[in-house]
Amino acid sequence: MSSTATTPVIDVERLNVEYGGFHAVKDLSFQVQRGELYALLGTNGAGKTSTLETVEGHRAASSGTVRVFGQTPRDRAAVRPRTGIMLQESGFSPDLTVKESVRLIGRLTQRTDRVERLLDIVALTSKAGTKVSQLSGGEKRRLDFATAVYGAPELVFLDEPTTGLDIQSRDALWDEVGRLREDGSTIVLTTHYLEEAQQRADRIGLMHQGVFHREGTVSELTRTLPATVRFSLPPSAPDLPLPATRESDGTFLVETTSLQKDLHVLLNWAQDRVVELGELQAGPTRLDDVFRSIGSEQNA
Ligand SMILES: Nc1ncnc2c1ncn2[C@@H]1O[C@H](COP(=O)(O)OP(=O)(O)OP(=O)(O)O)[C@@H](O)[C@H]1O
Repeated sequence: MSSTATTPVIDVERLNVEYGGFHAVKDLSFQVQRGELYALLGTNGAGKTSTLETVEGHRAASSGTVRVFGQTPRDRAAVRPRTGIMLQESGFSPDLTVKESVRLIGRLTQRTDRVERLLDIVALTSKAGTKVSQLSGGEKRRLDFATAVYGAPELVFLDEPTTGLDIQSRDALWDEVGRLREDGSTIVLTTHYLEEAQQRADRIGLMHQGVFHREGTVSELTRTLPATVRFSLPPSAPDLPLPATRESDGTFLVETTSLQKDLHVLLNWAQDRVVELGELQAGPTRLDDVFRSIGSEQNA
C-alpha cells in the first residue's frame, strides 16, 4: 500500500487538554483509519467531549498533535468541507425553517446534495417549511443528523446521535450511516447506548479520567471478561456439573471463558438427568460489563 492509502483520517498523538489547573485529557494517542466506525466511549467527565472538540477543530490542544486528513483541524478551510458534525446541542437559528437550515449547511460546507433527499431520510419532508423553534426534540436531532451527512462527507462526527430518537428514526439513521460507510466515509461516534457501539463499531476507545481504560475491537475489549450463563433449578436438582454461584434471587450464575463448551456440558447434564433449567440465559460478555469493570478495578 502507498503511504497515502495508510495515512489515518484522524491521528492524535499525546493529546493533552487542560482547563486551568485541571488535566482533562492526558497524553491520549489514537488513530482512526479511512472507512472505520470508531466509537469514543467513557464514563461521565472522562474527557470525550474535550477530545472531540479538539479533533473537530473547536478547541486548541494544550499540547500534543492532532491531524485530520493529515492537516491541523484548526485550519477550518481545509478540513470543514470534508467533515460533517452532529453536536450534542444544535446551533441552528430558531427562526430558520427546516429547509433553510439544511441549505445553509450546504453553503457553509461548500458541499452539494439534494435537500429533498435529506429531508426524506430523516422523515422531515412534511416539516420543510416549519421553523426550527417549532420542532420537537427528536425532530431537531433528526435535522442535526441531516445536516451532518449533507453531501456525504468523508468524515462524520456523531455525538450521541440517537439520544431521544424513536426506533424508526434510529433505524433510518443507522441505515444512512451504513450507506455512507459503503461509500468509504469514516465515522466517529460517541454514545452512552453501549449496545449500539457493540453492534456497529469497528473499534472502541473507552476513556476514563482522561486516558484510555481500554482500546480495541469489541471482541478485544470483551475477551478479557467472562461470559455468563444464568438459570434456575427445581429444589431437588442433583449437583451441577460445573462451578456456579447462587445469586440472592435464587438463580444460578456460571461465569466462563469457554461459553460454548460449558453451555454444552450444562445442557447435556440437564438432558441426561431430566432437569429443567428455568429462565435460561446465556450470553457473551457485553460492553456494559467492561464498563462496570472500570469501577471494580479501581476498587480492587
Ligand atoms: N471549560 C471547562 N473548564 C473546566 N473544566 C472543564 C471544562 N470543560 C470540561 N471540564 C472538565 O473536564 C473533564 C472532562 O470533561 P468532558 O466534557 O470532556 O467529559 P465527557 O467525557 O464528555 O463527559 P460526559 O460523558 O459527562 O459528557 C470533566 O471533569 C469536566 O468537568
